[in-house]
Amino acid sequence: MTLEVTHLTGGYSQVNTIKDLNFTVPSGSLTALIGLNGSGKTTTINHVIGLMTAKSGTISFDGLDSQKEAIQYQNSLAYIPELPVIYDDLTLREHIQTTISAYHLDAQKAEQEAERLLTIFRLSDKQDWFPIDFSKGMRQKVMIVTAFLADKPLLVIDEPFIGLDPLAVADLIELLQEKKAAGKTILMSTHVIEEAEQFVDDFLLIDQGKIRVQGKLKDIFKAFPKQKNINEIYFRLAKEVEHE
Ligand SMILES: Nc1ncnc2c1ncn2[C@@H]1O[C@H](COP(=O)(O)OP(=O)(O)OP(=O)(O)O)[C@@H](O)[C@H]1O
Repeated sequence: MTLEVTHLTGGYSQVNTIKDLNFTVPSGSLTALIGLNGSGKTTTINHVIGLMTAKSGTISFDGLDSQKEAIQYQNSLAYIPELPVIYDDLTLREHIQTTISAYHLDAQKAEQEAERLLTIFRLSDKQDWFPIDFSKGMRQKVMIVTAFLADKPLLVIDEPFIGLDPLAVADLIELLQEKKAAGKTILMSTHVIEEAEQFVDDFLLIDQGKIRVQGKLKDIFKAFPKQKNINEIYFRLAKEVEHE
């Protein structure tokens, strides 16, 4: 089940924010969108989840066209947004229950899986809490747990590590590896790059809406031979923007 993005161009107004993006994410692998703030990572993700319509180009998953077969396409994916979207009037337990009924999951199996995920993220004793008492990291964990619970073949994740403590970062990395091993297709944007190397199959360095380099971290370093680390590469990209 492959995600295929072909000649994708799009944006918010007349201006094209992302330009002629081409990439594929095969089943059982994870592609990470990286790049400076404002480079176009979230915009790309918004097109992939169907929140924005492409000006040109196509997006498909497992042969389903994101426009022509929008309902089936969207039924194949689960999305974790950059900013958690949770319901103030629902407890954590009710968030889980809502996910189970919204996705028509097998209740017994899903409750067991929810228990496992909540234990991993150290939330199992907080199931009767309301969001007003959640920390930023806890809100993020609720989004992660509910998205993973939905158990869709395509996972689209916009910078999941923000606000997570180092234990939760390690737990999430382990879960992402588990999902890859289970054959899921994963597209993720992130600013966590050094740690990402251990579970990312393909990096897409986005620069001003275009793919600047695609490959392993070593391919990115090869493209910037004078820069010693990823920070230096980002400084160089920022300087190029200033000089344009
Ligand atoms: N709702 C919007 N309306 C108009 N322009 C937008 C909107 N959201 C983002 N943009 C613009 O689109 C460009 C790409 O933004 P995008 O959010 O895709 O960047 P990003 O790579 O995800 O950045 P970050 O690392 O800060 O999350 C930026 O120039 C930004 O100003």
